[in-house]
Amino acid sequence: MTGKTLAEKILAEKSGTDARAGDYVEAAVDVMMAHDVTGPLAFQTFREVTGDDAELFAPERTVLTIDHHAPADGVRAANNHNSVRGFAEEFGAVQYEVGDGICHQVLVEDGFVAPGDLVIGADSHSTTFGGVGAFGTGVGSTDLGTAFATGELWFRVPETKRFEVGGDLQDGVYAKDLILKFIGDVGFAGATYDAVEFGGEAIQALPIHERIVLSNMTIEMGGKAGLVEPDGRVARFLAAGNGDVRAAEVATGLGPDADAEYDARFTYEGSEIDPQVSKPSNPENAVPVTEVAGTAIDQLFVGTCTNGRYEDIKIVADILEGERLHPDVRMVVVPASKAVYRKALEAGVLGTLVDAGAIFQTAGCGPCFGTHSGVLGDGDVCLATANRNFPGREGSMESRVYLASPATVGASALYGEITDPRTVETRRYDDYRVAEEVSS
Ligand SMILES: CC(C)[C@H](C(=O)O)[C@@H](O)C(=O)O
Ligand code: SF4
Repeated sequence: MTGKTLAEKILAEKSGTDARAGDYVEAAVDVMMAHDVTGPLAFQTFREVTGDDAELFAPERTVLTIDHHAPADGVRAANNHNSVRGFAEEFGAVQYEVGDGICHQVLVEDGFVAPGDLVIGADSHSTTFGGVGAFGTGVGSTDLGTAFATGELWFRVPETKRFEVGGDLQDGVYAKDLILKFIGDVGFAGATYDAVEFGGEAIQALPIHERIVLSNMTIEMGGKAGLVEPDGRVARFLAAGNGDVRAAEVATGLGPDADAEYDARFTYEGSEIDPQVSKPSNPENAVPVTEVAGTAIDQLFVGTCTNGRYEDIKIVADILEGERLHPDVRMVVVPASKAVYRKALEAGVLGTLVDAGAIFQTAGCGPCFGTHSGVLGDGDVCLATANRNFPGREGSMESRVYLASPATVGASALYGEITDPRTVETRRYDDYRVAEEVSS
């Protein structure tokens, strides 16, 4: 018998079976998450399957956020918020409020997720949790509503595709560039229902906030989960900030077996990867930044569960320090969580950005999926640190969204056109201490 991939190991542990690719298993779920858009339908399913004796299987591991339309952008959103609040109160689920932040961010920050966990969320970017070595995956509201009651869900154990990056990355190249390149290479559906494993020297050298970017965008190649091999860095990250929620017992020994069977392997040399930009209107349209340099832009968007963390905002602020945005552009900055907001405030980053001409908004999803806080009009061109650029994603069907790293967005803000970040000074931030500052 050959060895196991990381995904097979986690699903084996959670299902108490051998769990090989292709097997169907019933697995115990560690954390269940829904938000203001997907929660209400999950609540309805939960009530239908439980009837009068309704009880959450694990209220302390059932987490609800209000982040997608936060603050409410209309009566419907406000009613959904109240539905989340009412459910949390009635059944004792953990609930986050408007302004606390994006579901994926707060779950990681507050230590709900550890290596080896199985996490399901009614949101497609629940693959994010692979950044700390968990099998995270998006599920529908009805699956989630059932799991709320049973603490279990069925899975087909996925095949695994492995991406390895050796050597060192160039200055100005970040995890965002790697994942855009991978998606560009395999295509938007290139890893459909596969687990994706990320490894190799250059990836193990990435700080946690960058590993999260790889896992977060795995869904943009169709991935079921996107796992970065957990190591001592994850252990230190969790030990620094999650004591309130869960003891920092971390499975640092968790990794794929050397003889694990992969569906495909892709290997890269870090120094050969250039900063990438995904052109409208699909994340798979990734090209080296040099191919689109000079493209005029109207709006810059810094935020989302992909690149709305403190370090991302700090990179942009460093580039804009003492400068002004190019007069032809506007910049919307939306921190991924309240902790990120506070850290940006305390570190002076918020002031730098406001002085440069940017606006800073309530922590949450912001204009990412086109409903509020900076949506685009007809003909607008946006360069965003986001994860999706489908037609109409950030507003008008006639707008166009390019995706890039925070460094590329910061450099482009200076010139009003897409700019290679290697032409300005950029830094890499290794620390990730926001978790200590979360008050909830
Ligand atoms: C609203 C929600 C269901 C959706 C998702 O699942 O991804 C959103 O977060 C998105 O990014 O498009
Ligand atoms: S920030 Fe964007 S991609 Fe992330 S959960 Fe919110 S809407 Fe979805």
